[in-house]
Parts: sequence; C-alpha cells; structure tokens
Amino acid sequence: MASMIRFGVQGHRAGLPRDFPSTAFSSGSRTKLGSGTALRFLRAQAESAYLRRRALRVSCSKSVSGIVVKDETVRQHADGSASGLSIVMKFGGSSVSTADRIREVAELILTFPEESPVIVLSAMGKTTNNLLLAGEKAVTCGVSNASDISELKFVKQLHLKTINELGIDGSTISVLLDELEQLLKGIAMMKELTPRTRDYLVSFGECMSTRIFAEYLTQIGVKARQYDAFDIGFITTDDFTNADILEATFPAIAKRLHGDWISDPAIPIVTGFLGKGWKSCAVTTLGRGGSDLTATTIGKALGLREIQVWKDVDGVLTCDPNIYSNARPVPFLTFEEAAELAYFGAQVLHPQSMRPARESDIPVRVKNSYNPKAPGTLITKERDMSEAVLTSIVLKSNITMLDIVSTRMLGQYGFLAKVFSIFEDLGISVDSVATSEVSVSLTLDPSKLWSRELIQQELDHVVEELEKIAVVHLLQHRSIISLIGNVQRSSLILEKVFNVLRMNGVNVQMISQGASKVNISLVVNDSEAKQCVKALHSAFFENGFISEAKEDLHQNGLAKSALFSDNGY
Ligand SMILES: Nc1ncnc2c1ncn2[C@@H]1O[C@H](COP(=O)(O)OP(=O)(O)O)[C@@H](O)[C@H]1O
Ligand SMILES: N[C@@H](CC(=O)OP(=O)(O)O)C(=O)O
Repeated sequence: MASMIRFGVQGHRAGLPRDFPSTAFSSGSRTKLGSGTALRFLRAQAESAYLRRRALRVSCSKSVSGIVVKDETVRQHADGSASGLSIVMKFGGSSVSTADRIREVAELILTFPEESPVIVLSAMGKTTNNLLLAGEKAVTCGVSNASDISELKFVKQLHLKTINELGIDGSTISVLLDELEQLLKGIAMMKELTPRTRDYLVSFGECMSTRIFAEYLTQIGVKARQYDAFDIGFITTDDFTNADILEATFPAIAKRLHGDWISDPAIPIVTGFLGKGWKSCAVTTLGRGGSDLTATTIGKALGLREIQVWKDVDGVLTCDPNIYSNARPVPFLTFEEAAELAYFGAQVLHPQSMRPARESDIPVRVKNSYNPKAPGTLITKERDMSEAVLTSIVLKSNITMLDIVSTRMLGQYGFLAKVFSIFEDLGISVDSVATSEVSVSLTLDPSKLWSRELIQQELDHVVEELEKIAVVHLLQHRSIISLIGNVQRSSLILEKVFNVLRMNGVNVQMISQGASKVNISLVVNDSEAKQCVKALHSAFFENGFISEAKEDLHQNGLAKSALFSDNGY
C-alpha cells in the first residue's frame, strides 16, 4: 500500500530545511495516475504546507523585523487563506458515478498541485433518486420484502462494485449499507415516510461517496479526511427536504476545517447537500442539487479564492441541452444572472447557491469534469454588459398560473395587498407577476416542494381563499420561458421574441419584466414551450442576430465607442 504524504514529520534530506516534510509515494500503488502528476502534486503540497507553517511561526516570533508579516498572516487567517485551503471543488453525481470516474476526478484534483482544495461531493450517479424510490416502495412493500427492493439492490451493487474496483477497504461502506437496509425495513414496518426520514434516507448517498473518495485518495498516497457536513457545523432550519443554511454555519465550519488543516493538513472531503436541523438536530437536506450550495457556503466561510462546480456539461449553456442540442456555453455571467437562471429552472445550478458567493464576492467557475480543458463559465459580481443582449433561455414547465380579477370596482385600494397576504398566510411564494389595478396574473413557485409540483389540495385552498375577493381562473400545464440577458435592451429582445413567436403561431399568456434587470419571463402552454425555446435559440444564437444587435446598438448611438467581439453574449 502506498504510504501517505505526512506533513510535519521529522527528517532531513539534502537541500531541504530540517523540518521540511518527507514525501513518500509508493511506486507500487494501484493508482492509474501518472506518477509524475501525483508526485508534482504531493511535492507542491508539502512545499506550500512547509511555507505556511513557517509563515505562521514567523508571524508569532518576537524577532520578526516589522509588523507587516504578522498583520498579513492575521489577515490571511481571518479570510481562511492562511489555512492554505485555497479553492473549493464540487463534483456532482455525474462526475463520480463509477470507479473510473472517481479515479479521473482524483487525477483532476491532483493536476492542480498549487491548490489546496476542499472537495465537496454529491452521491454517486443517480443514487439520490434510487434512495427516494426505495423509500417510496418501502412504505407499501411489507417488511419481509424490503431487502428485495430493486433500487436498494442497485445502490448496494454500485457501491460494492466501486469499492472492489478501486481496491479500497469497504468495511465502513458495508456498515452503512446494512444500516440503509435496516432503515428501509423500519419504513416498511411503519408504513410511513416522513420528510425527516426521507432526508436521513438520502443522506446515505453522500455519506458513502465521500468515504469512498477519501479512502481512495488515502490509498494512492494523498492524505484526505472525510467530513459529514451535519457533524462539522452545517446548521440549517428544520425544513426537511429543503432546509436553509443558518448564519451560524459560517464560523462553525471555518473553525473546524481551518483548525483541522492547521493541526494536521489533509484534503477535506465534505458531503454535499446535507445539514443538521438547529432544533431537531436531525439530518436535513438543502433541496435537490444542494451540493452546489454546500460548496459556495464553504467558499464564503473560508474566504476562498474560487469556487468550482464540476458538472457533465461545458459550463452554463445558452439553454438546457436536453431541450436543444445546439446549446452552447456561456463564458461569463454575473451572480444575478446565474441566480435568476437557476431560480427560473436551469437545473445546472441550485437556486440558492449564488447567495454565499455573491455575499463574499468569490468567483464561481462552472466546469466540465468530462472535458476539463473547456473554459467553462465564470460567474462574478460584474461583467462587461456593453455587448450583452440575450445570455440564456430557461424553461420551467408544468407551472400553475392564476388570473385573479377583483370583484370590486375600479379605484379600490388594497386589492393587491389582500391577494398577496393570502399567499403569505398559505406559505406559497409567487414566481412572476403582471398586474393592473383590478387584476393580477401570477405564476406559483413550486420549488419549495420536493416534488416541484404544487399538490392539488394546496391549490384548491388558494383558490377558495382568493374567491372571497375575486374571480379566479386557475390555469395549469403552463410553462415559463425566461430570457436571461440585458434587459436594458428589452425592446430589441422583445421585438425579436414576438416575431419568432408569431411565426410559430404562439400566443404569450403573460409577460413580466422584473425589477432584476436581467430577466424577461413569458408564459405559454406547456405543449408549445419546447418548440418556442428551440425557435428562440435559433433566432438569438444561431442566425446572425448578434450582428443585428451590434448594428442596432450603433444606430441608436447607445454605445458608439463599444468594441464588439464575435462573441455576442
Ligand atoms: N442552461 C443549462 N446549462 C447547462 N446545463 C443545463 C442547463 N439547463 C439544464 N441543464 C442540465 O443540468 C445538468 C447539470 O446539472 P446537474 O445534473 O445538477 O449536475 P451535477 O449533478 O453534475 O451537479 C446538465 O447535464 C444539463 O442536462
Ligand atoms: N445528491 C443530491 C445533491 C446534489 O447536489 O446532487 P447533484 O450535484 O448530482 O445535482 C441530489 O441528487 O439532489
């Protein structure tokens, strides 16, 4: 077995200071990594750890000439970088779906020897979906059949096969798999799957993937330490299945990760998606895709240089590639644009994930773990908008829309206030709104619910309440097409949009240009939505629209001096 990199061990080698760590990397390791890459990484890690320890010692020493060094070190401490942890790299389920993928991700991390990353992992492949299905089946299958649930078998087989192929000790995973089976039997016995149990159930996915990855790194000679987010200070609300991170999380995780690294440096491997409810002390989850939020939270807590989220696509794309394969990468986005995009349905980022990054102004890079050379998307506070027109088109389907018309006469004040107080009382939030004095059209936000669909009972209740003050039309099976871009140029965008939609025989049922300045939303029928997205994509990104937009900009004298590139985003 390969020996580990050990920081701070005694030993003196030629040309190095007495306290320089000895770095060992066994040539007999089972790893497929190029030994050059791994050695470079290990050596750079050892060097930077040595320099860091030295800097810390210097800052504490009375004989230091000048306080600058000390101040600098203290500042670095405050923003986390003195710990040497410089970036956070999050890998989603698709990036760690098999043993081969885990090897490739390990190699990818080691190709950045100058970085000391915190790693955040999601569950392997489709494990979360399988665990959820297994839980649903357990409710009705009976205790004696729980062990035979096909999704449980699949999850077991995937993890055992991975351990086997990586050649790591699987004892901790076997224990977790046994616990998982026991849990499903418990659900079968109770014939009930509460949101709290659901969260505990899905947590097995991340708990297993991170243990496997940490053990694999250890085996190839890279010192790593696994962390369960709920044990290191990820404190959340008790909204099971969709918990919010509380402020106390930031100092808690900084203290833990920073402290451990200083006393015994090892790459932290943290479970994405999970937290601990502040009242219940039970495991919570941050909503589907929540590992992105784990990564940005760690980035903010430690004041890291960059947050990287590694996916299976070349960054944020001009539209969902599953809808239209001509989608292409968007090189730059602002936090605001990325947040709107995520909120309005682009699966690529968790809706809340931009908040910690924006608050701490840490750039987020979306990269492809299958194609690391692709530049990806860089998300920052500001970007040059002089050339920007449309950036991305997002589709959110199966939306419910309400047309609400006041039964009172014109001039009645307080109508909108009443409408929104009903939504507040029922705990339902609203996506897009268009209003007149006596009517309001709005779409309901389904994102707070696990299934992402409002249940009929809730809808009936909303309508019942609203009908006390208005005539209400409930319109289901609608889609919101969100146009993320430079709303300063909305006339140009809308001219094109309405041309395209008219040519395709589509009527827009609601339009909303929000205060955000980056988003115009259109509501159309579900049945027409995908076709609209394709047509809009072709018109904006494929058929010379960018040249038209440049021409328009010149003619209108909005930015005569702006220099245009061929890239029209
Ligand atoms: N605008 C978009 N840009 C990029 N990917 C998108 C977009 N809209 C939807 N997607 C989908 O999001 C997927 C990546 O997000 P996700 O599955 O959450 O990644 P991971 O599990 O690796 O974190 C892509 O494979 C793609 O199918
Ligand atoms: N495993 C969780 C959390 C997550 O973030 O996953 P991913 O990074 O694969 O989207 C989920 O499937 O929701």
